[in-house]
Amino acid sequence: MEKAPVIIVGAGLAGSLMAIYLAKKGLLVEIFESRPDMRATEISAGRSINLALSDRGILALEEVGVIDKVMAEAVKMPGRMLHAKDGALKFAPYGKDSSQYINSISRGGLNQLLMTEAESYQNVSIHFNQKCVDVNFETSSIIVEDYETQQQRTVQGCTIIGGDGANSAVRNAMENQMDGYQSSVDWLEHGYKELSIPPMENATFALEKNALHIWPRGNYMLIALPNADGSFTCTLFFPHTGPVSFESLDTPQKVQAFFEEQFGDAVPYLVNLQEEFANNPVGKLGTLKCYPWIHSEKAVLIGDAAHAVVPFYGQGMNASFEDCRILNACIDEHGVGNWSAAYNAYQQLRKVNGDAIGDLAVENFYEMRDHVANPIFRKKRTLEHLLENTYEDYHSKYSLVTFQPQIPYSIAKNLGNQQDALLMKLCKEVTQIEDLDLATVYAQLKALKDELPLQKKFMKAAIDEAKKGRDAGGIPIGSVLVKNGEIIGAGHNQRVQQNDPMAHAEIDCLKQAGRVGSYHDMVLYSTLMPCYLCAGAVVQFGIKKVIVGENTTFSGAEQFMKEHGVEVINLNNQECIDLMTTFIHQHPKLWNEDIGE
Ligand SMILES: NC(=O)C1=CN([C@@H]2O[C@H](COP(=O)(O)OP(=O)(O)OC[C@H]3O[C@@H](n4cnc5c(N)ncnc54)[C@H](OP(=O)(O)O)[C@@H]3O)[C@@H](O)[C@H]2O)C=CC1
Ligand SMILES: Nc1ccccc1C(=O)C[C@H](N)C(=O)O
Repeated sequence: MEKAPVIIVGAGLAGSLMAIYLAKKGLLVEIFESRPDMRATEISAGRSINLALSDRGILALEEVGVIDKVMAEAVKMPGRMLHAKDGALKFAPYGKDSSQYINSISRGGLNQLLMTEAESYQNVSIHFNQKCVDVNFETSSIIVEDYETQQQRTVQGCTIIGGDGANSAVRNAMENQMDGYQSSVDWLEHGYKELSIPPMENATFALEKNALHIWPRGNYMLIALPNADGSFTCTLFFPHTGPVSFESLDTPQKVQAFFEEQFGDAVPYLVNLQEEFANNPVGKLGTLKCYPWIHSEKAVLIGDAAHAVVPFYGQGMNASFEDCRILNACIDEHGVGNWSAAYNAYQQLRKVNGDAIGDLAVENFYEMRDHVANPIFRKKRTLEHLLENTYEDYHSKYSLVTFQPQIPYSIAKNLGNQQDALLMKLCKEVTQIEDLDLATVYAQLKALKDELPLQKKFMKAAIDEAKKGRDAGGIPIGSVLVKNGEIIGAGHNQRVQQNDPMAHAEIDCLKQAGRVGSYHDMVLYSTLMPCYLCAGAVVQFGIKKVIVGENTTFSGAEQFMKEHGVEVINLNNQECIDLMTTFIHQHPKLWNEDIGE
């Protein structure tokens, strides 16, 4: 057993849950948290969006045995309550029936519960007002600064877990100390402001209790999530600047007029609107992606430190809890102390899924603020409910993400988006869903699902091609051409080997396939998003479907292909990302030459 403690930086949701998992193994755990203890100090209100706990988070909370305590504080939300401008209400269920729901819960309450639970283990201690300011990966130690005395000291651990949120000091230290570290933040042009609806008399609810309320208004929206005490936490998601924005609502009169016009039925209940609008800060919303998430056996990132996401899928906490569950399983599999193997396994399993939920969350913003009010989208949701209630093994994209924790986010994203594209197309073609033959629709959906293992197999063949190129000193990009479930051509980038600037992987693959007649029913696989040269060939030859391993290291000509009617599917394959990341790091000049930079 390790003598030095496992250091966890951050006692947020992820850090506290991870501490419980490790405490159960008998490990000594020391948590360092920059904030004061929120159970003893009033925390600043006004900047916390309510959480929606769903099956992935529940699975982890069940595993550590705290689910009953958590659920006692939660309010069930089996669907969205959509508020039209004229006050008309429409309830849209999330799942196939009321047995599928998400749970509204306050961040502060849940965090306090998890901290108390962690501290109930003798081997866990939380040190508050202790901010991590740097990490020494060589010695597995951190430097912490005391908030009151501003004194710094070094704390020695056996390994370090960064659960310190979106502005993680552990991640910053990795970025400063590791060569080629990648991290990016995509900021939305929207920000958010918290508002509230207090309880009515006798703690009753001003609006329907069991729903997530949305006032979708195209480019922006107001939402309200219920709390157990009868209140609602509301959040306005709104552009920072522009003609209708936080910047433009610069007087109490403008705020009042805007709310009355757009959210008229909510105004009587938003009793502190003026005060809250003036005093609550505007929060920023961004998606953070970074790589690697680990530093050998010395450190690992969990939760927002690894993948801060925008809140629109209600999955940020669920994803963070899933990180803890999977990291715990990896530690069990490789044995306590074998941190390097456990961290590597965790990163392999989680990185693509962290990225996928980041993308899904942005997509759900458009759905919530806009699509939910669109008649074709509503028709599609009705069709999905019909399918879910008729066929046990069909799950809508929303269900895949929210209610199917055994399906990784990356697969939920890939399959869910393909299902959505098909169903939207079918719903556009008919005036009412009764005009569709349900069995035929189901068969088409099933074919999409059955294709997933084949996609994996063909991508593996493309990766094998990429490795051939790498092993011959070339650029590790591979491609295969598939017709009727058979590979009819395979190739890899040979630019270096053949001293030929045109010998990109997809071109090599098409050449190897030879003259094959019409390409209309063929699928081109590539380990990397095609560049304009290869995308040009795709469009020129009329290839209708392209499946890529990744677009993280190179964004390529995805939009160009889509604009020309090509279906582009990104598998977010970690092995493909690793191949290119290593190559670009080792041979930056060679790569820049390939893409003409
Ligand atoms: N509903 C909401 O408004 C929010 C929800 N969440 C949810 O929680 C999920 C999991 O979050 P999690 O990953 O735990 O992150 P959190 O932000 O919840 O927790 C991280 C904790 O670490 C603290 N911290 C930050 N930097 C340091 C440092 N250098 N040294 C010591 N402590 C530090 C943070 O304090 P501080 O906060 O002061 O930086 C915070 O208390 C998210 O995915 C999201 O869904 C997270 C944040 C907001
Ligand atoms: N908790 C949230 C906070 C902010 C914005 C959205 C949520 C959601 O949970 C959205 C829900 N999953 C939905 O799709 O309707």
